[in-house]
Amino acid sequence: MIRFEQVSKIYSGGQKALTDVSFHLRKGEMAFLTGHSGAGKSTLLKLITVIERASAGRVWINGHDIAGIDRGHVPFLRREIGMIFQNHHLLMDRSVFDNVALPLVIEGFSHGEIRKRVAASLDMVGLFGKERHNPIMLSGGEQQRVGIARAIVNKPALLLADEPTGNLDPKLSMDILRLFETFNDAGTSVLIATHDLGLIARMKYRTLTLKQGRMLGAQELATGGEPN
Ligand SMILES: Nc1ncnc2c1ncn2[C@@H]1O[C@H](COP(=O)(O)OP(=O)(O)OP(=O)(O)O)[C@@H](O)[C@H]1O
Repeated sequence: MIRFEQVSKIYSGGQKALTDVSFHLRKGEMAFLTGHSGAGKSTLLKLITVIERASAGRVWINGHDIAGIDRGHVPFLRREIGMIFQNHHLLMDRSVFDNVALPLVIEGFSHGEIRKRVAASLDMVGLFGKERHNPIMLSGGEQQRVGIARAIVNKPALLLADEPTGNLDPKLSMDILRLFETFNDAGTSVLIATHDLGLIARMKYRTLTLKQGRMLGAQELATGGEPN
């Protein structure tokens, strides 16, 4: 689902963020991405979503080689990816329904389909019945769930989360992780960037660790076959 081969990223100011990073997240796998502040976690996620581009090396997402992907194809790639942020980037003056519906509105889905899919997503994250609320009326944990519902509403093959539990207490953090597990059980690949080593220790998933832009430990590289 995600394959990096000797990927480096140097920002235009000369800041080295990633050096020779290679790893493979298989289809249907869930894993953590960890490392100290500045280790390169957000940069790695930005390369996957083509917010930034690699300076060297190759990146495949769901079988697409995205090294030279042109601008016109980026929105198609992003449809396959659900992105969850620490501060969830919700529109506070719009309803929960409008926030979750946004990706479908952009894609031009019919009203009927939007209603159906938003209801299903809110149900999955335990927010059924809160469509008409504004996010400001919800708790931090509920707001994070709205962000998750928005990320899954167009049924992406891959979920990326950047510090999704950063503002939540341990109980709520665990609830959010369990939610990711249910999506993973349904076949979605999940990569979660987090500082929260306590949370990682309580789960059984593979951990990819970045240190000063380099990937530590067992790096899994392709030994033949089609990248997926
Ligand atoms: N747009 C940018 N321009 C220049 N340098 C950048 C940019 N974004 C990140 N960096 C640098 O790249 C390195 C990696 O940053 P990145 O944000 O990927 O780390 P991180 O592991 O996500 O950190 P944190 O956990 O604090 O969010 C840092 O040295 C950072 O200062």
